[in-house]
Amino acid sequence: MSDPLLSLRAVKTDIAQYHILHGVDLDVPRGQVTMLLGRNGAGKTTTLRTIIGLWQPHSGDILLDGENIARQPPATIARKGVALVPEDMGIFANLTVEENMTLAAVAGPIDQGRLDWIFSVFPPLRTFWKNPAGNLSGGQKQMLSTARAMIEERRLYLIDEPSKGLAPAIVSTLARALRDLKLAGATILMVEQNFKLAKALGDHAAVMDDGRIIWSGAMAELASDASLQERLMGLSMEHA
Ligand SMILES: Nc1ncnc2c1ncn2[C@@H]1O[C@H](COP(=O)(O)OP(=O)(O)OP(=O)(O)O)[C@@H](O)[C@H]1O
Repeated sequence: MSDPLLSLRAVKTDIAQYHILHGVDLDVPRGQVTMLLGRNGAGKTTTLRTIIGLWQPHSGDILLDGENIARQPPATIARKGVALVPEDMGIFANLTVEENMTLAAVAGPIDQGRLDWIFSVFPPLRTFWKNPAGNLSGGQKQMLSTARAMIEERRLYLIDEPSKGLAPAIVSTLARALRDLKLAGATILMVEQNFKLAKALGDHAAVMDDGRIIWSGAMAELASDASLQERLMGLSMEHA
């Protein structure tokens, strides 16, 4: 792969006494969407958290545009333009939607053009702008969490299972927003168990098992090969 934005080289992460990542090698090409797939417990969330510094790898390199960011604190990595949409959404329930968005805009005041774009893809955020985020529905909270990452142009978006537990109509709304982000040229590394969404958005796929990348290649290649899916993930994308 030519000149990836992000490269992980032999990244090993322990959580307490447990070895979770056993040497992750992963390239994330710039301006494209890479799907991180794999069985439950394979280490996908741990990989995203390690990239942004919430877990410190005990060895290996994480190169962002050639700079080694491994073992830097999360705030430093975030300031370099890496945003995480966490699995548990990570919004401030007692703050309004507006306050949540204002805090997410770390480079300065919110850009009105960007906010208008966000309102067009996530209309409930305009409706509930002055309301506490804790009062939003589950789907609206996911919209807010995603919008907090989108409020500024980031170098890299890390998105952890955005469709988890959401109704199909909300998943479609999220899919449209993420497609917009992709069309704007964003570099995205995304964990997603909803294979329809993964197939629709992904350019590349990397499959994890037991703390390692066991396959990487074009999403279209994985999506068209049921026996490969079965071998790598123990299930087929058509029937998941
Ligand atoms: N805080 C923690 N303490 C101990 N073990 C943990 C912790 N967080 C994750 N693990 C373990 O690390 C392994 C990888 O978890 P991780 O959440 O990265 O997997 P995943 O591929 O994202 O799975 P899922 O799809 O279930 O979220 C699992 O065995 C999990 O039990």
